Amino acid sequence: MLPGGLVSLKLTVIGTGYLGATHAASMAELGFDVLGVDVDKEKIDALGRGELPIHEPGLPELLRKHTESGRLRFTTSFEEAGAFGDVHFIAVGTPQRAGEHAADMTYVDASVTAIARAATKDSLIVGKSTVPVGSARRLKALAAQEAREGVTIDFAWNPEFLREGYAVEDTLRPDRLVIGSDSATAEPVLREVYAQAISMNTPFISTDFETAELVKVAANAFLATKISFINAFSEVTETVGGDIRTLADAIGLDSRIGRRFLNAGIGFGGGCLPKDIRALQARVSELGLDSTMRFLNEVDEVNLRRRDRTVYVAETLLGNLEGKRVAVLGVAFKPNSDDVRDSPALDVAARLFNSGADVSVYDPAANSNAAKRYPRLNYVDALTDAVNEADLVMMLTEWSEFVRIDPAELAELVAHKVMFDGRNVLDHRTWKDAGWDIVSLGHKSELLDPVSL
Ligand SMILES: NC(=O)c1ccc[n+]([C@@H]2O[C@H](COP(=O)([O-])OP(=O)(O)OC[C@H]3O[C@@H](n4cnc5c(N)ncnc54)[C@H](O)[C@@H]3O)[C@@H](O)[C@H]2O)c1
Ligand SMILES: O=c1ccn([C@@H]2O[C@H](COP(=O)(O)OP(=O)(O)O[C@H]3O[C@H](CO)[C@@H](O)[C@H](O)[C@H]3O)[C@@H](O)[C@H]2O)c(=O)[nH]1
Repeated sequence: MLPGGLVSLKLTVIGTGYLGATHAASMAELGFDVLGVDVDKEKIDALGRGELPIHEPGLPELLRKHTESGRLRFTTSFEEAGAFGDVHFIAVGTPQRAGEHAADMTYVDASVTAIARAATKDSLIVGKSTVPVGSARRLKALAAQEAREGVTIDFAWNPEFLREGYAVEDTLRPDRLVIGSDSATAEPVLREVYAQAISMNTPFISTDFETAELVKVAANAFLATKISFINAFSEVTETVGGDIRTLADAIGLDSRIGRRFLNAGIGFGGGCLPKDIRALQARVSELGLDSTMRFLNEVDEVNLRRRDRTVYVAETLLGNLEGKRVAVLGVAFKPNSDDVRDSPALDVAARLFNSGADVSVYDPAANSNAAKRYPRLNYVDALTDAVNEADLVMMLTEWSEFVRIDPAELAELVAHKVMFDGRNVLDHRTWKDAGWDIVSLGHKSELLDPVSL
């Protein structure tokens, strides 16, 4: 039996990346003793010193507070984790498999195996990573098979819906909690873990494994579809005219549709939406349902076409990219994050560089991650350095620092006053009044040819 009483539960969080580091520090904030576990020793050493290796607003403060209080510790030792934890959260990566659409389950399988073998007391393993439907049932059997003699391992799936940039807020005050299990014992333990959110009337959905796994990928597939829906209309308004922002505002006023996730621009990226829609298609195909999620191919294609169109816009505005100075503002996949996984902005910057442009990049947090992927771009530490003598300025990630730019001040620094607003967040009237040519996706421009597909 697990010990009763809220703070007597000891938690481990296995995998301490964007999701795991947030979950570990947030659980410590709720009063639990937490042990973060990772195979990356450098990461564990940094976290143990209270240093966060990623950019996530609010998380450095929580990490420092609880490494200092002693409530939050980090280790690479599964033996230590197995002796310590009553509940083990699995938060390791499930990236796209190289050359395929399917999710790579290697890390999940390895971590479940390792903790099941190491557990020296009855405990509950709770999967949080995003996985193909059917994984939880398989992993539960794997954990039971690997457990030591006399040790019982319960199993639950508890998908995570946090957004980067709001990760702490989303963890402490989630929209909903979803728990999948097939035992009577897992749910009460997770009700104890999440007692604070439950006391704030957070909906708590207790269901089977398959529903819990599918809720997660369904949510991301819906969000991706919403973005590609508005971006498909961008292709139309770029051709016939019209204003994509007004269109989004107007349909968004229908409460059945809603305005959120209808921001047209260079499209979605990150470590979640792109790989999750591909993994979902791969999984349903494996299940013999080849046609069911075929529309997600289109969602993916519309999304990737926005990047092609952005490169085309730069080529057209500059005539020829060779030797032209392009200032790229923002390479993170979204603002308030240093994450460049599948970042549309970084992809575009690299393609312009490969076509001969002289690309200067400034991002408030993502320069160093971007430099690990594309070391040959010219990364600078200030916006003013990036735009110096630029022939074209491209705002590709809508950090507030960029949204607030004064076009008159910027005009003093550039060689040519040409702005590409990749996220449809700038006030075009103000920019035009300051003497700029400003172009964005979703608007017809006399400077560009219509979309042709
Ligand atoms: N990033 C998000 O916003 C977010 C939100 C919800 C769900 N998710 C899902 O959560 C999972 C993790 O995503 P992430 O963005 O945190 O990834 P990440 O790459 O930032 O972190 C994964 C961590 O797991 C560690 N790891 C790998 N193998 C391990 C093992 N055998 N034992 C212990 N640690 C191991 C890695 O070293 C890394 O630190 C993915 O399935 C993702 O789809 C992510
Ligand atoms: O109207 C919009 C909204 C978003 N985006 C882009 O879509 C991507 C994803 O944005 P967002 O969903 O806010 O970021 P993530 O942090 O990746 O969060 C998503 O992926 C996580 C991991 O699965 C989930 O937990 C979250 O609920 C889900 O929103 C980014 O590139 C955004 O720029 C748009 O282009 N237009």
